[in-house]
Amino acid sequence: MSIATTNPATGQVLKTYDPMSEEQIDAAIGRADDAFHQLRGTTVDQRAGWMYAAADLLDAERDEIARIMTTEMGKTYASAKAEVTKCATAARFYADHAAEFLADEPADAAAVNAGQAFVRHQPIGPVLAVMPWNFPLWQVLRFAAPALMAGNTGLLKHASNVPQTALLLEDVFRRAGFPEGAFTTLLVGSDAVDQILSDPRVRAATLTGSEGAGRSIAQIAGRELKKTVLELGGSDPFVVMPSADLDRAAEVATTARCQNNGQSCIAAKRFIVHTDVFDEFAEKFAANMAALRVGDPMDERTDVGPLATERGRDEINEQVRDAIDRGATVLVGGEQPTGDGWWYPPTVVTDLTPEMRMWREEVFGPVAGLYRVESYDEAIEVANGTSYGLGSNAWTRDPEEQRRFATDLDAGNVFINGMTTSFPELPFGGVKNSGYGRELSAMGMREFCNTKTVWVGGDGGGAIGTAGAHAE
Ligand SMILES: O=CCCCC(=O)O
Repeated sequence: MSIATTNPATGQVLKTYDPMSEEQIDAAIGRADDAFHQLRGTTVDQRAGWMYAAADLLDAERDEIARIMTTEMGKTYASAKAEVTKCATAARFYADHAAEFLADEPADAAAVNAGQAFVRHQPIGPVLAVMPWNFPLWQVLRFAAPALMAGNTGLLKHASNVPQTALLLEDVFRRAGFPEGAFTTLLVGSDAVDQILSDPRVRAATLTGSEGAGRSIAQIAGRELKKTVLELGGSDPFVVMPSADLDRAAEVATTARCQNNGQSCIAAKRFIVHTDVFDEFAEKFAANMAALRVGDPMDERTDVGPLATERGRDEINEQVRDAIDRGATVLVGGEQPTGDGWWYPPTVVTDLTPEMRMWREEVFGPVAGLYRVESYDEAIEVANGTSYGLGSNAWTRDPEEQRRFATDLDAGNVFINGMTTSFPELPFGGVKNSGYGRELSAMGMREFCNTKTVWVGGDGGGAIGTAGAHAE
């Protein structure tokens, strides 16, 4: 895939970029390594100053950044602006909390026959970030903010269809004051990832993307013995039980499915509804989906814009056609429009069976699968009956069921009576084929730190580590 900005609303190619040469990549890794040595000599307060400045730039330039994101991948302008604001908030969160997250943690010295013992969190070096186009700023920022605050440097290989967003983030960090090379966008195709990750100066990798991309990065990283964090796909369940507030559940279900034009790893995709409330929920949900306004993503009244890529649009059309051919029922939508741009209408499909692609595959567009179940146990069986385990949602006002869902749903995130989303304060990641490792919170920052045990014998010397005192 060439590196280009192509407007998904029209299919028009607006700007193309030449991929970097091997020599240019090598030089960029060298700058990231130099910047790492520089950053190690800075204090958390210095880095926080730059991170606050980056947050201020994001706020000040929000509308223009959002316009570029919408032009590159079709998300609505309103949601693009919200994404920029969320990035500024997360940047400030890490600037506020890095000293606390990186502080030495005292251990029980006597229990380990030491005069002193503690745990120190130190940066490891340049980290490669392979990121997707769906939240083109947020996915990168949630890696970059904790990484830079810890004293690591970032090398970004962004999706080939969002080069302008990738370059502007590099520019924001540079203008905010971070040293040259602290955060670099590499304009490269995925064929360059092996060279980059094999370079001894690159210490680790984080990837948000498809299961296939995750396997490929993990293979290279395994060969090179490098740490990875993988956030892959999801086929999130949205379970509705008889005690649920059905109006609210149907409203949130619509947002949960169609957010970001249906292209989110944590979008609810499989709606698993107890038979006692199935018909009522299905009617309300289908009505909400049918009422969504599809159109120009720059228009503030639009709910659903185009799909980001032609291939992505064709894929969901094929998944829906496959279900229909095998006997599924379409309640709303289901017809791919003709004309320019990569559009697909909000769609609800029911009567799904295991041999259909929609039953077992992630559907990355505004298409909901509706499943009828007879009991709590069957709801759990269908919800967990997927190779993925990223987010999950359960709707019930019964406290006992709430407790059981929190334990029984096999996913990295469980949201009860709400929609799965991410917060800087909470860890984010998955289980099973949705990946491993966690982003965000203190955990996300420490994924790319050396958690160093320091043990000092009891025969003299002063205290060298104190809780809260050290933050490199
Ligand atoms: O594709 C993954 C989407 C993550 C969105 C979020 O963090 O809210």
